[in-house]
Amino acid sequence: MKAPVAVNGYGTIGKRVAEAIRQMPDLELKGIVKYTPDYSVLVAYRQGIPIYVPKGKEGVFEEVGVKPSGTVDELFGSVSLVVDASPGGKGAQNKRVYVERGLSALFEGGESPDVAEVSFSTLCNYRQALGKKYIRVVSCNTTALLRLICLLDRHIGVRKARAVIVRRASDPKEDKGIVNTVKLDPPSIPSHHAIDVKTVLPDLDIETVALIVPTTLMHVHVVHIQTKRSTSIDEVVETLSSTPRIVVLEGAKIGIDSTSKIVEFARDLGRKRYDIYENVVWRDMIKVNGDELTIVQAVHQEAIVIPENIDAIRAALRLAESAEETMRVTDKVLNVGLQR
Ligand SMILES: NC(=O)C1=CN([C@@H]2O[C@H](COP(=O)(O)OP(=O)(O)OC[C@H]3O[C@@H](n4cnc5c(N)ncnc54)[C@H](O)[C@@H]3O)[C@@H](O)[C@H]2O)C=CC1
Ligand SMILES: O=C(OP(=O)(O)O)[C@H](O)COP(=O)(O)O
Repeated sequence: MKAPVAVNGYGTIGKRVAEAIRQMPDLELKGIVKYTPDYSVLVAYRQGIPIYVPKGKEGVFEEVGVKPSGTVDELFGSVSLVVDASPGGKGAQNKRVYVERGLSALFEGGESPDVAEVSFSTLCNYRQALGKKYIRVVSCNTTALLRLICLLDRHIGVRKARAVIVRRASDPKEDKGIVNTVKLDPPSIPSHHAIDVKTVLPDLDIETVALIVPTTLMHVHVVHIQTKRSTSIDEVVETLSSTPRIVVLEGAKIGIDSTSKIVEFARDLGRKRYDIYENVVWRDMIKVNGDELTIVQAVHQEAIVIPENIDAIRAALRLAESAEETMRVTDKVLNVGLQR
């Protein structure tokens, strides 16, 4: 039997998580919650996704041609877990309902860490999340940093990490953002990313600085790591390539030297919405000097946390006992790492 799951908050992250759930052999998307009828609910309805709305709001949806499958109460009565992908801070408010109903819930990176029992990264602490009722999947930049750091730590050893995070200003669908400036985010050190990494790796020595630039496509990280022993570029590439969640691109050889070209590459490969689930590391931008390692990676903010959301559902519901077990399924179904 498939595990019944709902998605509450159908925006950038929620719609992608919902689509991924629908593809998984062990999960069933019972429905999504919508509060107001907009273009995204019309598309979801046409795709056959069951739409649940607050009691009394059915008529507003019917006016735009969407027949709800039932009320939010009915949906929550039929699932084991809710993925809460509402805007940052709203998940904590929604949690009251999940607690009252005894439902497990996933929260996203915009929530404060204390909303959940554990902050989650598949490659770092999958087992810690096993059977937990409330799990927070850390944000996009933190997910990418943690994948890199935990993998390098397991194979080579990480003494400390420093990162400059060049953040996209807004998502492509948004009509807001900066136009002609580079903004300190925040104007102090560390940015919230180091603090967030420490919710998963409390003992790590890490500092981060973040800047916002006028782009919507991807974030870019310049990461300096001191390893516990001397390493080499070949060993670093081999380590990073051991997971499909990180792709090492021979950028210079194939002419990919910008986020716009990565996006075009993903579009040419037929990735839906150009979603890039992987950390994209430039092979030519890896530099090693004894125990000093520099890596530059690009992060597609809209997509990178989707595999981790699926893994976190499996951890909460104990559908897979190890990171390897869940990743085998998630990565194959979502084609993470461009296996096919
Ligand atoms: N957009 C991004 O690049 C990433 C976002 N996140 C995190 O994911 C979460 C969701 O962010 P986005 O998908 O970008 O937001 P979004 O604004 O695109 O989508 C949020 C959706 O929730 C709905 N909503 C509003 N109030 C609600 C409530 N009280 N209960 C349920 N739904 C409600 C909105 O109508 C909207 O459809 C946040 O915690 C964010 O920090 C994490 C990684 C990347
Ligand atoms: O999780 C994200 O960024 P973060 O890792 O910098 O917190 C997403 O890109 C959301 O960022 P936003 O808070 O600018 O919408």
